[in-house]
Amino acid sequence: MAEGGDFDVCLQTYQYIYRRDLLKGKVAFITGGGSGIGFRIAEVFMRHQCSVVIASRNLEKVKAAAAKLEKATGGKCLALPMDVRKADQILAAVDAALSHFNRIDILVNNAAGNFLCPASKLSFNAFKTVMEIDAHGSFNCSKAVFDKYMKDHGGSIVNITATLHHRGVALQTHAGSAKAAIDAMTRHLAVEWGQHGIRINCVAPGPIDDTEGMRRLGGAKQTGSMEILRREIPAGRLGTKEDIANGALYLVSPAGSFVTGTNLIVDGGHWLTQNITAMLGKL
Ligand SMILES: CC/C=C\C/C=C\C/C=C\C/C=C\C/C=C\C/C=C\C=C\C(=O)SCCNC(=O)CCNC(=O)[C@H](O)C(C)(C)COP(=O)(O)OP(=O)(O)OC[C@H]1O[C@@H](n2cnc3c(N)ncnc32)[C@H](O)[C@@H]1OP(=O)(O)O
Ligand SMILES: NC(=O)C1=CN([C@@H]2O[C@H](COP(=O)(O)OP(=O)(O)OC[C@H]3O[C@@H](n4cnc5c(N)ncnc54)[C@H](OP(=O)(O)O)[C@@H]3O)[C@@H](O)[C@H]2O)C=CC1
Repeated sequence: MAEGGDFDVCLQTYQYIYRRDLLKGKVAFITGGGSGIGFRIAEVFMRHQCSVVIASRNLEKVKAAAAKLEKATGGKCLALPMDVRKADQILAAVDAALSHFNRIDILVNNAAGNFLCPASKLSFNAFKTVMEIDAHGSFNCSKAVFDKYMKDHGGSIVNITATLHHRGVALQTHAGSAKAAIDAMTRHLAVEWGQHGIRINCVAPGPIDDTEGMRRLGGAKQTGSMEILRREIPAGRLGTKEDIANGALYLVSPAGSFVTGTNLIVDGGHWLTQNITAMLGKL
């Protein structure tokens, strides 16, 4: 595994719901596609015959991830360096993707930054950093792909948000605020860009097992918080990366062709019951 990479083994089995050539001929650009949820979205899209671009800061990591994805799926995956906080890098990556594949039908704004921190200890720069990665990054990538391709060809954009801001969660003011901004941006862009044949939606994951994001809650595991989380989820289990990838797949597929400006919550009903503020307050 490349240094810093946390992509896991590719799925040994995948339960196909849609036909296998669902995304044949399409190209998807996935930010932060070298690990966690983004990696699984790339894999599931490639298993449906989509060509994929994965882009993040750590080129060595995305290159290793791309090689692994190509081997597992037999599809095409291009790895590119890109920091979503840097406009010049976004524009260069979108240009490189278009030179390589000639099209970008799907954009998944998945890259994000997060950590646990009480608002009272959050520095101005810490809040700004998360807003820049999540909210500004999602807008800037959307705008670059719109200007350079989707404006004239249409397409589908999926923003990965979270359920944090639906009720409010301790230690997550920065992340919840950034995700709320993306949520609102999605509805505005759906209204403005519908005339270009572009649909734009969110997938909002609840707590997802076995990702860097959740591993950062290492202390929580020791205090039994994962079990508390599981008990709060009406579906009786933590979400998986496949759950989120399948949500994204639905939205970009013809099955989602009349869906735009929505926020698809994929959390087993967790946000309806969540009471993790007390749990996080103990960390
Ligand atoms: C991680 C939290 C997970 C779960 C949240 C909690 C509860 C879960 C349970 C239920 C909630 C209900 C539903 C939602 C379920 C789950 C969670 C939701 C969202 C999960 C999101 C993610 O997992 S996002 C992906 C996570 N992955 C990453 O963050 C990888 C990328 N991250 C980074 O690159 C860094 O962490 C970074 C974001 C800090 C950016 O790095 P860099 O550009 O190098 O910035 P720095 O210079 O290091 O820092 C900038 C300023 O930020 C301050 N900072 C950094 N780290 C911390 C910290 N740990 N605490 C406080 N402040 C921090 C730093 O000091 C800088 O500020 P200065 O003022 O000092 O300049
Ligand atoms: N895990 C969970 O339980 C939940 C996750 N989510 C959301 O799901 C998405 C994926 O999270 P998850 O898979 O857990 O996290 P990971 O940390 O595994 O993935 C985040 C990815 O974003 C990339 N990234 C971070 N900063 C930047 C940047 N400035 N520019 C470009 N790429 C960047 C990272 O790569 P690199 O370091 O190479 O840049 C990494 O591959 C995020 O939007 C997250 O908020 C939402 C709710 C719950």
